[in-house]
Amino acid sequence: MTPGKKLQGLVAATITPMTPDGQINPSVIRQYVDYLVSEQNVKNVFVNGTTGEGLSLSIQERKQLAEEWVCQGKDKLDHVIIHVGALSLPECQELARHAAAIGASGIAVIAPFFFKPTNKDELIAFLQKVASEAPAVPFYYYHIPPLTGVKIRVEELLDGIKEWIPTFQGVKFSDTDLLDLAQCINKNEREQFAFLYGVDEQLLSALAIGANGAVGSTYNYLGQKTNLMLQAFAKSDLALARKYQFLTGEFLNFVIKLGFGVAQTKAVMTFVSGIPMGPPRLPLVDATEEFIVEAKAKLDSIVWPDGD
Ligand SMILES: CC(=O)N[C@@H]([C@@H](O)[C@H](O)[C@H](O)CO)[C@@H](O)CC(=O)C(=O)O
Repeated sequence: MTPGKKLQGLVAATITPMTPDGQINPSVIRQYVDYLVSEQNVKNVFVNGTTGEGLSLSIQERKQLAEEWVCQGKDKLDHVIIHVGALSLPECQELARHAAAIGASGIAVIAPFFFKPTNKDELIAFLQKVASEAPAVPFYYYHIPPLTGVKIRVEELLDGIKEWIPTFQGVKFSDTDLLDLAQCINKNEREQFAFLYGVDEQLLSALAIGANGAVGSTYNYLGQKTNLMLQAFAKSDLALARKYQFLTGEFLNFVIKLGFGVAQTKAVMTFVSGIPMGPPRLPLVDATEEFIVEAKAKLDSIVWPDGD
């Protein structure tokens, strides 16, 4: 891992591999890291988040996975960010201390979503109590209102946040409210925060308003194609960047109509990478055979601008 390097570019929201009987399967993480680096050119990971079913895992499982990702990522990955959010503050704090102790490059926290913070001050108070348990580790707020139901605008949250959380480093912004994201970027130019977008099918729009990178599930298997989109965007070749965005969008639009979530992501990653990701954990249920056949056929039918 590369300490001090700013987090930018693509970050794979990692899947949690499971055995057919539903236990976590850290034994394939070494192969998974090598696959991301060599086949997808993705060198940053976000562990135990939504795609990783972090909130469906026990604290012990989350620690074990975090340890494996940090260990296998050493000298191969640039950043291993561990999501330590949970409903209970002491659990978040325990996970934050653990992430610091094992040498994670950052921690991220989701808003608690059963008893929800109702305003910025309550949310900051919660985040601050977690961040202060890992005082030397960069801290990211994980904003995902479609799942948490916590709709406090990030623009508001960021106002003066460094006074409360000196380690504050950026936001994983998994929402479609690009006005909020744009205001965050515009008002915090001097802060050097990282703004990482989390709705993969509209990443190009977020790049246009200044996002530094992206965290998402599709970078596990479409990382290389999305990297080509980032390169085209960096060279101001908008026509080419759009082609990549339209094609990843075409795939996602297709699978979303079939019913697409973490279970289906696990199935797609399994057939693309050949690494067995296993079933999801209840209440999620396995993708159907029909989904797998149709999703594979769709992905195979796409002709990418690089000729692949
Ligand atoms: C709701 C959801 O799962 N969103 C994904 C996206 O990557 C999403 O899978 C993608 O945009 C396809 O819709 C990420 O924002 C989640 C994520 O980064 C995570 O697993 O922590």
